[in-house]
Amino acid sequence: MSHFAIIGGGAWGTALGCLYARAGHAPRILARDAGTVAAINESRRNPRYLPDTMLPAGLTATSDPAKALAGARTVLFVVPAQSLRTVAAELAPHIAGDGLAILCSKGIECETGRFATDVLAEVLPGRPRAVLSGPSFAADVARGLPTAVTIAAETEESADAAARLLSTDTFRGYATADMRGVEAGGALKNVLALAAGAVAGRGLGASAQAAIVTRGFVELRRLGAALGGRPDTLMGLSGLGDLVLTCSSAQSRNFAYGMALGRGDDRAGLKLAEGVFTAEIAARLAQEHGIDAPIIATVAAILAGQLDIDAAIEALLARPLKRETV
Ligand SMILES: NC(=O)C1=CN([C@@H]2O[C@H](COP(=O)(O)OP(=O)(O)OC[C@H]3O[C@@H](n4cnc5c(N)ncnc54)[C@H](O)[C@@H]3O)[C@@H](O)[C@H]2O)C=CC1
Ligand SMILES: O=C(CO)COP(=O)(O)O
Repeated sequence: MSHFAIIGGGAWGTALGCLYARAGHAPRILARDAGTVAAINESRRNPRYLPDTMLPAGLTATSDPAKALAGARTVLFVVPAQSLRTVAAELAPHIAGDGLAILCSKGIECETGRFATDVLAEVLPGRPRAVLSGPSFAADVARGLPTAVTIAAETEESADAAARLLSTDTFRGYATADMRGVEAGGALKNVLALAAGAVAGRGLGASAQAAIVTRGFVELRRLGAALGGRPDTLMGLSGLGDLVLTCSSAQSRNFAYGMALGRGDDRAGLKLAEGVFTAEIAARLAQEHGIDAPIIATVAAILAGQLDIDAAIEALLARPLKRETV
């Protein structure tokens, strides 16, 4: 068993910590918040981010990067995508030259339009990289419920090895060498979950919900492929799978954020919704690649305050009729 360092003591980092503690990997969480570190070590709880889970004994936390990363051959990055560059750059001196950097966050860097694995390549040159993405709510994984995800790495052989390393009795990793497809699926589904949540929050009905998810999936596949993902990857767990999960449950923070948008509720204080940060850059990338992505563009315009929900729905319905292309 190898020692895993988990960068980020939020819901997902803690859930992965539970998973790998039960599998015997002695995971150590690096969390910036001293209260979270103390609660994990002393009370076996993470009250702020994963309040309902009793954490297994093998999971420890620290706010000291050197301690978290000492002897770690496997480093899971689980901070919000917009913080990844800063966090990984700060930790670079502590990460072994051959340490495997595994991206577990879902997003695209707003400022640069760079995918998160490219950010890791820039700030951690030479380290092997992998991506873990797919339908997996932190609360489910923390409870040990059955979960399947996609594990991507640079070659098929390294993806197979990473999938073996990251799979457990309850957590099944399917391997692929298509890192771009896997991270595109994970990032773009968040934007579409906002749209699905907004439709639900506005009370537009189950038929509209199905329409937005289906046409949203067309956009995810088109844009994901234009950005370099393989079409079949986007049909898999990290595309369709995660879209289905997050567009159908208020357990998804992106869906919940969309519901608040649709209802016109105050959104201050809501939990992290990565789609809010990804929407504008996704819309811009679609435009740059000549991809028709009206739902993604609409979400970006609503978030930017350029369009209200009712005008957005009217505009989507008023688009010229066309043949169905999928
Ligand atoms: N929660 C879930 O079910 C899943 C989340 N993810 C992804 O994992 C990533 C993290 O999500 P969660 O852990 O759920 O979020 P969270 O909001 O529960 O926790 C975020 C963690 O990152 C830390 N953090 C934030 N900004 C930071 C910074 N600048 N420097 C250092 N640490 C910082 C926070 O202190 C917190 O510990 C996101 O990209 C999300 O899309 C992926 C799969 C499942
Ligand atoms: O990515 C997730 C599950 O696969 C979590 O979704 P939310 O970030 O919308 O909660």
